[in-house]
Amino acid sequence: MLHRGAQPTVITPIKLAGRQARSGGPRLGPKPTSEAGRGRDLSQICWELRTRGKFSGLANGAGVSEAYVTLATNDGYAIGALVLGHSLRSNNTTKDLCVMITPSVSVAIRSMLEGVFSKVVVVDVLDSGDSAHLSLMKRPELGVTFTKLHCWTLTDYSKCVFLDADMLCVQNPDELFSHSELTAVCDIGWPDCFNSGMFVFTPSHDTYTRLLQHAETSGSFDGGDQGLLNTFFTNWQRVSFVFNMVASATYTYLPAYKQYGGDAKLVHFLGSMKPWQHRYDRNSGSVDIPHGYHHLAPYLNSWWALYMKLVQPGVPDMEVKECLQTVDKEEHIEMCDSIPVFIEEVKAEPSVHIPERDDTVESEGKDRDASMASGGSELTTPAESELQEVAHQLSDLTVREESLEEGKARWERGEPDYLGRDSFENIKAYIDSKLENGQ
Ligand SMILES: O=c1ccn([C@@H]2O[C@H](COP(=O)(O)OP(=O)(O)O[C@H]3O[C@H](CO)[C@@H](O)[C@H](O)[C@H]3O)[C@@H](O)[C@H]2O)c(=O)[nH]1
Ligand SMILES: [Mn+2]
Repeated sequence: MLHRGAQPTVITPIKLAGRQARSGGPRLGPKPTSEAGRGRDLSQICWELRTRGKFSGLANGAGVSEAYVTLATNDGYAIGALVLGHSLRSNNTTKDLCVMITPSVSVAIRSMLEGVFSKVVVVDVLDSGDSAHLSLMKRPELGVTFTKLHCWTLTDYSKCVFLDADMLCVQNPDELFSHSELTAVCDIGWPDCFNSGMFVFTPSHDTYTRLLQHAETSGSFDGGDQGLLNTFFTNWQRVSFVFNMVASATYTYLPAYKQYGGDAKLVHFLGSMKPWQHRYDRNSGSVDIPHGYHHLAPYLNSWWALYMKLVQPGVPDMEVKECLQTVDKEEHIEMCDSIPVFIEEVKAEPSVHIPERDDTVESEGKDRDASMASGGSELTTPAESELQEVAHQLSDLTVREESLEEGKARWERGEPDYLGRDSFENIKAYIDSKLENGQ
């Protein structure tokens, strides 16, 4: 990625999905490879994407636009971003969703990202003329770090919350936007530092430039963005751990998890093993939890449940599936040995809430026209219909009364209901009750 020489690669928009192209509106050109494309800056491109995108914060009439921003430099992290985006929408966020990607993300996955995110912005740190490139030449190890820093150039937004692509939203975290730059959560390794998986920031070209200068002069003490950002934003403000709950921490301090874990809003799969790298058994609907990862089981299962319902159906049969591991029942799956008992004493409540979609936002797009032209309902676009269908399936899962015996038998048949009675909330409630009883 860092060895393309002096190619005039710039931050470029991706081609919009066919729906927008068919709508008759002006089309964005292809990725600029000539001089013509070099003059366009990111804010201009974002403006174009916003005014033509499917979702738009401005369309809500707020006058200002706030967004969650994430980053993916390959298909694995892009799958993470898709699940994150769905989990935010499922929890009824009122904010825009923006994802920054690099050209190495496959075209098929880009198109899926367009279905979930208001803006898909292609960034390339190899821009031959800008300061990021100059700094990179001196400090090539900061490549991905610089890609993350591009979020400060999203100046169409008045305020943003950056989220790592390896995070999952389990409750609405929109209150984060009442905080100012830089707000974050303590790192679990060195709590004087903040963890850079989630931070509230204000896009600004000036801040971006100063960050690059800081990177060049001071570098990053850990080689990544966290080490850089912590020495730049020394007066950061702390918010609760529930806004960046590192999943592994639940294991190290179980009583605190018992006390506060139910308030978690954003779960972070920090570390080398990401959710999409775990093995998943399609038949049993459970994740193969490796030794040492059992405490992550409820979150991994929630992540995979969301992935299987809302993302996997759209993933094409292509190389991207290599970054996901699914297995058939015949293969040996080592289950978390304590999970099957959770089927007892659980309440039926979904862990994933499919929102009523905001018609005001949707009406900005031309999807409605396409839907009506094809005989669809006046009030639903194809995407909305799809979501409503999923919502129905989910509600079917949860309204059905099931006896304890039936639930147990279903589990033993290898058919856990991770979106219903075997959901994360219910599993956690079970853990809580056991802890309360001192078991
Ligand atoms: O090849 C990569 C690597 C990272 N990312 C993006 O950068 C984020 C950070 O990387 P990640 O693998 O999630 O790092 P963590 O395991 O979370 O480790 C910590 O250390 C990183 C480097 O300082 C910080 O970026 C993280 O926020 C911090 O939690 C990811 O979520 C992605 O959004 C990519 O797109 N491609
Ligand atoms: Mn992370």
